[in-house]
Amino acid sequence: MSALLAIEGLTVAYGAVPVVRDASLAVAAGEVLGLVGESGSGKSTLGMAVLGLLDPAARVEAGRIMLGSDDLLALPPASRRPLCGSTIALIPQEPMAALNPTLRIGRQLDLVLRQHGKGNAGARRRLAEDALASVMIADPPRILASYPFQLSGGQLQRVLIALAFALGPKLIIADEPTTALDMSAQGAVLDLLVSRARDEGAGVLLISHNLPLVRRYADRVAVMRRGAIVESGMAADVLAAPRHAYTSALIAALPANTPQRTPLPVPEV
Ligand SMILES: Nc1ncnc2c1ncn2[C@@H]1O[C@H](COP(=O)(O)OP(=O)(O)OP(=O)(O)O)[C@@H](O)[C@H]1O
Repeated sequence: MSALLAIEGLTVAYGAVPVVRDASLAVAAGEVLGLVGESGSGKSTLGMAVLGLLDPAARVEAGRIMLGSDDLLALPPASRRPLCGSTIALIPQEPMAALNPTLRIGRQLDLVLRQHGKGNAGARRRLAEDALASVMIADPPRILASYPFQLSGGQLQRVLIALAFALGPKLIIADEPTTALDMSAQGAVLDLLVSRARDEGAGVLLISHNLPLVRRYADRVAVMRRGAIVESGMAADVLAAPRHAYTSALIAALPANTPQRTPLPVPEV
C-alpha cells in the first residue's frame, strides 16, 4: 500500500531541546497507525506538526511531512492552512475544549461548514443533520439546538467526528481521543471513528497511552521514546513480541487485568 502520510526524518525542538528526533513513520489510506509511548515522549508534538498547529515556541529543524506528493512543511501558509480541519482532521482529547461553550452546537457546525464553503444555510443545516445521524446520535435537531455543556463527553466526541467526516478528511489525527470519556463511551467512540475511517478510506494516526486500546484498533504501531521511533510493525506482532526493551517495559508497566488504565511510568531501559 502506498503511503498517504509519510513523515521522514522529522526533528522538532522547543528552544534548544529536540522533543521529536529524526522520526519517520507512514500511514496508508484506510489504515490505523497507533503511536504509543509514555507521557512526554513527543507524540502530540508530532501530531501537531502534521496538522500545522505547533506551538509558536516549537521549531521544525529537519525532515519532511509528505501528504501524498505534497511536502506540508514546504507549502506556503496560505496553501497549508485550509488543509487543517478538512483534509487533515483532529479529534482531540477534550472535546469540550474544541468547542465554544457559549454557542449552540448547530451554530458551531454551521460556522465551520460555511468556512469550508459548504453551500447555503439550508444545505448546511441538512448536511449537519445528516452528519450527526451518520454517527448514530439520536435526535440530531435536539443536539443542534444544545449547548456543549448539555451533552455528554461521548456525544460531544461524536459531534466532532461527525464534523470531521462532513469535511471529507483523508487523514485523521486522533490524539488520546477517549481519555476524557468514561469506559462505556470509549469503545463506542473508537468503534465509530475507526469504522468510518475504513469505510471512507481515510488514514488514522491514533495517539494513545493505552496499549490495549491500540492493540484492538490499530493495524500497525510505532513506539516513541524520548522523541525517537524505537520500534514499529504490525500491532499484534509488536505488542505480543516486542523487540525493543522500551516496548517490553511499556507492556510490563500495564497493571494486570486493568486493560483500560493508563500505564504507569516505565522504568529506565
Ligand atoms: N509548548 C511547549 N513548550 C516547551 N516544551 C513543550 C511544549 N509542549 C510540549 N513540550 C515538551 O515536549 C515534550 C513532548 O511533549 P508532547 O506533549 O509532545 O509529549 P506526549 O508524548 O504527547 O505526552 P502526553 O502523552 O503527556 O501528551 C515534553 O517534554 C513536553 O514537556
